Amino acid sequence: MLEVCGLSCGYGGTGGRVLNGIDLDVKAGEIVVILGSNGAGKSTLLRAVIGLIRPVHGEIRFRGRRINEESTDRITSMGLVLVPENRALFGTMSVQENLELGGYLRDKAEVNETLEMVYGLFPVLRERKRQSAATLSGGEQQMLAIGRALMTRPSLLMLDEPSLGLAPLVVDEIYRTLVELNSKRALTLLVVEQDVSRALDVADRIYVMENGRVVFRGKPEELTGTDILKRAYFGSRKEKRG
Ligand SMILES: Nc1ncnc2c1ncn2[C@@H]1O[C@H](COP(=O)(O)OP(=O)(O)OP(=O)(O)O)[C@@H](O)[C@H]1O
Repeated sequence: MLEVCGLSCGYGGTGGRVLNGIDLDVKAGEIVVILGSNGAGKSTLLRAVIGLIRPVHGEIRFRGRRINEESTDRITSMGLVLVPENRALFGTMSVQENLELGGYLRDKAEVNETLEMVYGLFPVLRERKRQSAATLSGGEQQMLAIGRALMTRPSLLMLDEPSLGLAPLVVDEIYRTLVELNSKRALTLLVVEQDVSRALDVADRIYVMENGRVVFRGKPEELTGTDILKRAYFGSRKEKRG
């Protein structure tokens, strides 16, 4: 479904290279999780896939089609959507208005049907539908960000650290919903996650990134017993201190 081949990119032209030759693929129906320490380049990878940063080298293909030069809007309309780390909600707008904005590419009937689906998945959003997004708790805001992405009816949903800063019970609820969407509604997921045990729990396959490169790809059980995670997390922290 998604193929990333030899992707290199960064910020501010070729001078600021962050990713160096990333190869990654996501097959339809999979849950793929990307792990790696702060600064490894995970968010940069998702931003490049969604068209917010242009590749310097390499190719990104979605459903067989090259999307390197496509706009984020176009990529979203093709069914590939990102829930960014900062959630990017419109704080002064209501929950329902935020959701309706997510459905701007759809006709009214489809928007209403998808709204019902989102409210079914996250009942607390229905209770708060007239409340402004800024007044929601962190967990509710994350649910709203996911709900808004679902309004576009994606086939591949990418999430950047959906558990960041949230209480474990809320994270449980969010992941329960994501796994249900994957199994019952055939939603393919590519998730950047800091919580290693959560990743090992839900992932069909895992990628570990370190300093802009992929240092491991495989099934969760292939990671256990290796020191890849220790190196990826603590190795780079040591480097940073030095
Ligand atoms: N907007 C930006 N402009 C310039 N450099 C950036 C920008 N965003 C990220 N970087 C740099 O790119 C590198 C990779 O950052 P990135 O956010 O992709 O890492 P990450 O693995 O997602 O880490 P985190 O978990 O902290 O989000 C870091 O060195 C970071 O400082």
